[in-house]
Amino acid sequence: MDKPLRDDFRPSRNEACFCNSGLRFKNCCGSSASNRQPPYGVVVIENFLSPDECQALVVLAKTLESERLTIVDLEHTNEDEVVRKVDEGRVTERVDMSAHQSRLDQFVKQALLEVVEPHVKDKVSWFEQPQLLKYNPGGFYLPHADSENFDESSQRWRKDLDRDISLLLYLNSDFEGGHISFENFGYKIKPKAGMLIFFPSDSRYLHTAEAVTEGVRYAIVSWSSLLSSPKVRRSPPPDAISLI
Ligand SMILES: O=C(O)CCC(=O)C(=O)O
Ligand SMILES: [Fe+2]
Repeated sequence: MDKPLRDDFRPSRNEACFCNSGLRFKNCCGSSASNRQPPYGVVVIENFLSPDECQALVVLAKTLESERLTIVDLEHTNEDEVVRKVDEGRVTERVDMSAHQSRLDQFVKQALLEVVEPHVKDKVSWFEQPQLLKYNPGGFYLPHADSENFDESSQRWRKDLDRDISLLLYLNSDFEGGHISFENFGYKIKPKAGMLIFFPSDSRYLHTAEAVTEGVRYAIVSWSSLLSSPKVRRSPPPDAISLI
């Protein structure tokens, strides 16, 4: 299967902004003004979830088990055994929502149908099973792209996963630190309870969940594949939820 490659996105401050506004990058998506808008492609919607909906999920999450997220350890995985390891770039727990998964699925589906599809003018083929993330004090996620990995040999980004849109629903505000930042645009925002954020999953939109310094930060995350985008894998992830 074709795995498209993308050049590293390094706009210079003086060049024409990639969003075709006609402005320079430094005065547009790369602005350093304190009252700037999110860069092109990043959509922030406050109060998408009501305070009651957020509160109910946080109260529930506090009664449930959570475990540190791990990744597949390719060095030690063989045909008989898949070995997982903690990811040094990510100190995040996942709340075990198994008995309540449909509540997360509903919220994400609603966001995709009501907001994301009209915005991107496309249909979502499927979305990956939403996860409820929990960042304790000290928790973070270093800069990463959700769909692409940097290929050292070609010095370009390779699309490895069929993710086009990354979506976050934030459930609480009572923590310190924990901004989400988009390094290529010098843009960061403090999540608030009820806030919906979505953006393209590719490496232009490299992002970081900055360390939480006080309190606990809760977020729902899911990734969607759009109908019009060519697929790089043979099939959707096994837990994906189809929308077509
Ligand atoms: O927690 C966040 O704000 C971002 C999480 C994230 O980027 C991810 O799970 O891929
Ligand atoms: Fe991410």
